[in-house]
Amino acid sequence: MTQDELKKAVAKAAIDYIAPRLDSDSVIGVGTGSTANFFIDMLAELKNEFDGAVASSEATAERLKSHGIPVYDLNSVSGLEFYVDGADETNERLELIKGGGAALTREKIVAAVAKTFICIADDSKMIGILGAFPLPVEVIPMARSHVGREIVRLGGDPVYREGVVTDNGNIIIDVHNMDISQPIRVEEQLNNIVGVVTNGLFARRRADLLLLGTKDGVKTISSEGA
Ligand SMILES: O=C(CO)[C@H](O)[C@H](O)COP(=O)(O)O
Repeated sequence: MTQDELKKAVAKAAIDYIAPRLDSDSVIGVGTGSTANFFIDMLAELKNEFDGAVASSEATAERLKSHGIPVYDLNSVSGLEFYVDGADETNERLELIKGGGAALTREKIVAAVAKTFICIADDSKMIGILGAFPLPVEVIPMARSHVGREIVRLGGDPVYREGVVTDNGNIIIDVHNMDISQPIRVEEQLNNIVGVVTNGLFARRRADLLLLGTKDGVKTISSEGA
């Protein structure tokens, strides 16, 4: 199976999971990236069975709207039953690295609001210790050098992501070679640097459910007990 086939399979599994749990008032949080895009395209077929969506990026909002799915401002909804999104890495505890598409801050906000965060990923994303994928950090532009120096102090190698401006008007620094054996600690240390908006570690708010695409089918892993 190709990686795209695995992504489609987990997108379909997410649709199958949420479909019987939706009603006409449901608003769904929707993530960003190629796996999330497969989910959005399939969600279009269900559009008469829920109210609308909150998007984690401008790109996702555009794609949802192109299918005729209403997109709401997060401040105008009373809650989100589900948030469905991909990841750049996951471990077995369903702690994630996200932000390869630079949408990490809005993704983290939408995930924080949702009752159930469903992560959809192919099994190339499953890893023992997070950090092979460089950890994205969203930074206020004027703090770029300061944040870079502080990241070095914490043991990471900061690399400025050239040419990328986030939907919030900020920059991304990707942190290479960081020891992320204690994800909650690293998430907090990076967020404590002045000038950091947030970082792409989803450890405090990890996924509740992981639908992992493998060549033997989609595995469902719950954070309960993990
Ligand atoms: O965090 C993200 C975007 O900021 C994506 O979820 C992550 O990059 C995975 O993308 P893809 O589904 O294309 O592999």
